[in-house]
Amino acid sequence: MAWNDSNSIERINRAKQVLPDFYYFEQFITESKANALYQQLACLNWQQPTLTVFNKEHKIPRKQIYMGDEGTGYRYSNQLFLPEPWQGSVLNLKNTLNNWFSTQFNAVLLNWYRTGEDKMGWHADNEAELGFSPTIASISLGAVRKFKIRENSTKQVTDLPLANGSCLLMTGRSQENYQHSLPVQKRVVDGRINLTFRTVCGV
Ligand SMILES: O=C(O)CCC(=O)C(=O)O
Ligand SMILES: [Fe+2]
Repeated sequence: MAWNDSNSIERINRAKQVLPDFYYFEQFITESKANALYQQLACLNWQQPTLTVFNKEHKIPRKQIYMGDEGTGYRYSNQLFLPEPWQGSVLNLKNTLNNWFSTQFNAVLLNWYRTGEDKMGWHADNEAELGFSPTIASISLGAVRKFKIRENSTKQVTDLPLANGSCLLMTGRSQENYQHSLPVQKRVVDGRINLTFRTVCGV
């Protein structure tokens, strides 16, 4: 992963380092572009798959779409997720990110949190398909939500509100040493769309 070539280093230097291996760009996309992108993406064909956890079936507490190049399918909770073809503005965003960070993102998971009741539990993005020390770029659109990062060894939790149009770059040992989650925030009534760009060695 060559995200740390000289151009990328200069860009990374403009980011706020939240924790080791977490870099935050508050306004990666301007507010008006972020709003327009949110409106476009809200019209896509969102899914709410059922996952089996400890022999119980649950609908995921949010909606999602997986997009990517051919051959970037991945297995999760005994299901095979195959990518949908790239939507135009998501493809543009992927190309921009790859230019910015010298990454080779080839897939993205979009999550739509319709209100503050939608959420994502604690996890690390450490699936085998992402390889060792993956770099992941997380773009947020819409309502500001609290992203939590918990260090595995100390259990210390850091709260990071993710702004409309922001980019959080998780790299290095971010998935090895930490877990992250997006808790319920009952007072949030507006929706949020998050896109996590990944480099997948497919199945
Ligand atoms: O919505 C977020 O900010 C987190 C999404 C996430 O952790 C993921 O897609 O793996
Ligand atoms: Fe994640």
